[in-house]
Amino acid sequence: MNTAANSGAMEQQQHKAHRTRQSGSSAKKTTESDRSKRDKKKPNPKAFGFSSSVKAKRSQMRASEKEQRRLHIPTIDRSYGEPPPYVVVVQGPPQVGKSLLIKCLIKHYTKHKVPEVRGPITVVSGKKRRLQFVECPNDINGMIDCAKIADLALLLIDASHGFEMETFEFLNLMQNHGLPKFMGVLTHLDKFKDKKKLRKMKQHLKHRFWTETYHGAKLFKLSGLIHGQYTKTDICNLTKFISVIKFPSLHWRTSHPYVVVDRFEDVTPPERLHMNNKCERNITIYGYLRGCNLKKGTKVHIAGVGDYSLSGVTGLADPCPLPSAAKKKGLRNKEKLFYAPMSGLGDLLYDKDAVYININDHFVQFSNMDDENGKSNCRGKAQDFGETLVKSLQNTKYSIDEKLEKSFISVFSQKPNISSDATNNAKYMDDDTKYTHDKQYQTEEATADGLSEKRVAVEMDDSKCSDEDADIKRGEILKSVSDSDEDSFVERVEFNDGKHFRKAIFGYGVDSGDRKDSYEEGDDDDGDEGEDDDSDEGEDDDSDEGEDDNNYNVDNHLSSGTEEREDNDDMENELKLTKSSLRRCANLIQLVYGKSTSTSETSSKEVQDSIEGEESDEDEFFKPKVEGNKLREGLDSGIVNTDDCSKIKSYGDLKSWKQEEVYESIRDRFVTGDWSKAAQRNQVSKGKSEDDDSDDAVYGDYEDLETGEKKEGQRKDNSGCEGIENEDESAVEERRLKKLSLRAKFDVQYPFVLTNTIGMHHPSSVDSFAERH
Ligand SMILES: Nc1nc2c(ncn2[C@@H]2O[C@H](COP(=O)(O)OP(=O)(O)OP(=O)(O)O)[C@@H](O)[C@H]2O)c(=O)[nH]1
Repeated sequence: MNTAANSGAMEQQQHKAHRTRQSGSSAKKTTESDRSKRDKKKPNPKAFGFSSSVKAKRSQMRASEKEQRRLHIPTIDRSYGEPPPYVVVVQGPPQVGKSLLIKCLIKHYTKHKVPEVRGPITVVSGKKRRLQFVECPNDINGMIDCAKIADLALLLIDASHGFEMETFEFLNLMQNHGLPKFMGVLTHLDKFKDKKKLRKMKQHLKHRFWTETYHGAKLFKLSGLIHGQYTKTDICNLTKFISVIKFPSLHWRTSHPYVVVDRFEDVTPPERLHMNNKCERNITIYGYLRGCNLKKGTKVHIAGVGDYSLSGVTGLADPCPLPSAAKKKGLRNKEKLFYAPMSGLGDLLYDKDAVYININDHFVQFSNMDDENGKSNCRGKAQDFGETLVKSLQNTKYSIDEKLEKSFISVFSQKPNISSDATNNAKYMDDDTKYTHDKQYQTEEATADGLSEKRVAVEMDDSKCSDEDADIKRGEILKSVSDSDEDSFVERVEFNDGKHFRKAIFGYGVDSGDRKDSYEEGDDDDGDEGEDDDSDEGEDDDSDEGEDDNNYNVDNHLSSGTEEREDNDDMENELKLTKSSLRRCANLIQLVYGKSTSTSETSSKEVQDSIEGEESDEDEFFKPKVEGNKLREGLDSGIVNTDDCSKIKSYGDLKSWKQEEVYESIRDRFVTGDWSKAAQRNQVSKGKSEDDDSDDAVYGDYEDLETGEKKEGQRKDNSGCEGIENEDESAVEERRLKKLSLRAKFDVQYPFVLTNTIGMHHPSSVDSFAERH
């Protein structure tokens, strides 16, 4: 019974109907009944009527405005296929964070880190959108180029500095090129510690930006850095803003073809380059073609290079294609492509004429083995040549640049200290270049020679000059200078590797502590100066020491220069000057003729010895010797022909060749002259210069060689110059004729010998030679 009753109740029960769909595809599926219901339901006619005339006018105006806004000139869409990537230019003043923002955006889109931002970087940012990021250079030409190609410009503004000129310049340039879309991005907001100040600054910057652009222009804020990167939330929000921007097509751009080059290669045949390094090159440039079509032979302008004609255009496969039109939402990881050939991203790096393949370090690392281990591992096998090379590279401590910096050029294969000494001395002697700053020179001379007053003055001037020059050079980056006094504290802001260095500098660029130390060192050194004078040649040219010495010498003489000047008298200075000049002569001989020139070495030694002796003795004794003997010793040692010796000659002793007498005196010494007269004149002059022993010695030897047996007799004759002058003319004539006959006879026998002899010997010697035969 019960069951029957129950079944009857269930039959009567009515199920509640499903709610009708208001949206979605099923909502569109309307049934017949629904449609009839809707038709019956008529809108309330009073609901949309005008209650007031003002309201009616306003609504009409709005409607017409909307209609007007929709209307635009129809544009011809010449593009076909996939649209090229949109160019996003990141622009801003230096150090604002352009590279960092691009890196963070790339990281967000592709999950890859870009080591360095170079050239355009293309990424797939959505199903139907690709973006090409370009960092705008900070020069006007770069800004113009970027303003021409930008579809979107991110104007980075350093909030801690406020607006800078670059932003306004770029805005202006963009206005002149059709004003693409742009967005302001504030960075360095984390530098504001006070929240109130931060808010005020944001407001101020926003309104300033609006004044410059238009009311309501977007100004994005990057709150700060975490682990040296912009926060993920900031970057994510920024990418959302970028993704919704609609890029209007600018008329000029759509009607002109243009390519943003993301890679180029020099494809000039190597033989042509080998033949002529400056030949016309063939360059292949790669990039997405925008605007309209480009064909062969079109004249193109390459920004910053010039106008050229295209020799060919080829369509290539897209290096960064859009994802396939799958129905899936968002991008798969595989589809998150990027293309950055110039940034060295990925495993390939395209250079001008080469492609580099990056291989991770751990694949190519050679273990640095000890020699013993290496031997044991080799097990008799000869080491591969390439492997040895790589290992030798591993062992190098310093790079070539560093080595070059430390090295110095030695022209001759002599001891390094000799060459350096010579160069230093040469520098010292050259009056015109006496202000040349030479650390080695200062070191050696300061430690060994003792500082003469003249030299001290030179060094002081030198140091001052160099520091002042350096300051002038750094003028552009000198930000705050408290006082111009020497002792005042100077703050200098330096930019190095993109970082600010605030240096505290005292006086002439030397720390006060250093200076204090230097005084002490300087005193010690002064004490040593007199004790070992010879140590200069033995000591090494340690560059570090040189620098220290340089500093303390300068400072020392800045502080106690007057005292030293009192101590050193003029005599001592002259002696030291002479000493250095003579040593210079000796060293030059060593340089030119090598060690084999024993005479020069001995002479230089003698000179040094003599000077050391001189220093120990009283001053007066050496004063005349400096003037007189200096030259003579140079002559004796055979170094009169060296260039620098001419500088120490006393020019007063030289004959004036403008005087007729003087040049008449040598007229007969030439081939065209009368040699017999010259011989006589020579003898006369020899007789006159008899009183000078050294000259006599030189010419005496010469005569001995030529005259042979007549040496003594001639000497006797020569000793009395009057004897020759008073000689009977007939006897002379007779002798001359005799000589001529002898010469003619000799000519017949040995013509070639005589000509050679004429070239080699003095006329008088020819006569005597003829006599002998
Ligand atoms: N505190 C702070 N530092 C930032 C911010 N943005 C960038 N930096 C730092 O500023 C420095 C310069 O950043 P870059 O990305 O090299 O700047 P840039 O504009 O590319 O520099 P240039 O290419 O030389 O013009 C880096 O050390 C960044 O870490 C920021 O919002 N806050």
